Amino acid sequence: MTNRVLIAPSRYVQGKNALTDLGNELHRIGKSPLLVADDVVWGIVESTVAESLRAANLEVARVGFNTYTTPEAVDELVAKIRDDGHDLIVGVGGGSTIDACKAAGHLAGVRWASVPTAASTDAPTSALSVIYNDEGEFLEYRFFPRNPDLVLVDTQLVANAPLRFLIGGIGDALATWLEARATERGQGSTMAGGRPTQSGLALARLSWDILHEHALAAIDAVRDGVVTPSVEAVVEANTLLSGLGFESGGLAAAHAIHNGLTAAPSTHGLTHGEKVNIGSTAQLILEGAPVDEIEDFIEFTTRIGLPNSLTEIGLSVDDRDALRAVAEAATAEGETIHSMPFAVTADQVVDALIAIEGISRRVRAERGLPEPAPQEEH
Ligand SMILES: NC(=O)c1ccc[n+]([C@@H]2O[C@H](COP(=O)([O-])OP(=O)(O)OC[C@H]3O[C@@H](n4cnc5c(N)ncnc54)[C@H](O)[C@@H]3O)[C@@H](O)[C@H]2O)c1
Ligand SMILES: [Zn+2]
Repeated sequence: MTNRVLIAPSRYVQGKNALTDLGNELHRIGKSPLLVADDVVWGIVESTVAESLRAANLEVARVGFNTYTTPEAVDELVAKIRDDGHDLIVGVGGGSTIDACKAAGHLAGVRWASVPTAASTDAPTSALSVIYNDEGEFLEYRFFPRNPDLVLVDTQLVANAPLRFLIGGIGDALATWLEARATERGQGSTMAGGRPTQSGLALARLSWDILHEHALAAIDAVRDGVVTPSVEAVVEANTLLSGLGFESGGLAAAHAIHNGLTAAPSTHGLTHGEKVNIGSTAQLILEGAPVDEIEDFIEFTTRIGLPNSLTEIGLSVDDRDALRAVAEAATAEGETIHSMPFAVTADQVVDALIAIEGISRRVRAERGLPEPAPQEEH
């Protein structure tokens, strides 16, 4: 029988204004950090980061970052680390920047740290990166022997970030329990390279429970840019619990369908977590989950502001060719959909994707929620 495996970052730090501690925290793991942040993020964090690093006697060296985590973007960072002699790379921003830094740190043989400035994904904690081409289509997962040495999240930054990022992170984190549960029911292994551990499953479940209790209240708070206990709970669920839960609990259909959706140009304006939520809704249908559970999931995610219909991702039930392309990509060899407790074909995925439209429309009508509308690009 395959071993059960749990992996985790070495140190997780979360709190309001935690960014002021970044210098001290980095000083524990490196002497010459390379910070990677795009211009938007750097504009927000530069003064705090610079002051904190200088107080810890660390130099402030920063490079920018563009849209996607491509092989070329990773290689450029590796060259920068080598040319300038850095011993640590620090991804400051969203999941794309952080993934590029993990991949570059691994290739360059230095340590890496994650400083998420939005609670938009569980990328900061994991020991893997998701690599895309220039068009934003999924290429591959890259796995590393270690998780980040440090994950530092400033909850005030998260509360100041556009609300859509927190909502995306909630979508990413809700999938965690659904996929871990499916992996445990089947024979699949996790991204950590073993069977799910009880701890991985429990953390995935805790993330789900926290979100059902606190997500709506956290959204209210972040709309006004304030940090409350609900915001703290949701940031931890989105970032740490979801990260540990997916890596050591298992990914299944939801993320495979997300990866398939990246092949559909109409979804490119959506966040990671929004696409994942389409995958979660389709997974529930695919696995024949109890109807109550499916309907409650649709109601809850609609209230959160996550898409759960084709209309919201720019597709319709008549887009058979596009849906087939998504389903073919989602069921490619090696995809996590094969961790489901039964064999899944592309036909089944097409049917599940078509089915989400009708059920989403009916549940919304029955429960007094607005009908699905195409989401605005961002
Ligand atoms: N490796 C993993 O385990 C893992 C897990 C989940 C997702 N991912 C990856 O993460 C990526 C998606 O990450 P994402 O959803 O964070 O998006 P992103 O990183 O692609 O984009 C984030 C955007 O938000 C902006 N931003 C960040 N913080 C901000 C702030 N405080 N205020 C204003 N703007 C801010 C950035 O400038 C950037 O434009 C995908 O590539 C996905 O595959 C990886
Ligand atoms: Zn994800």
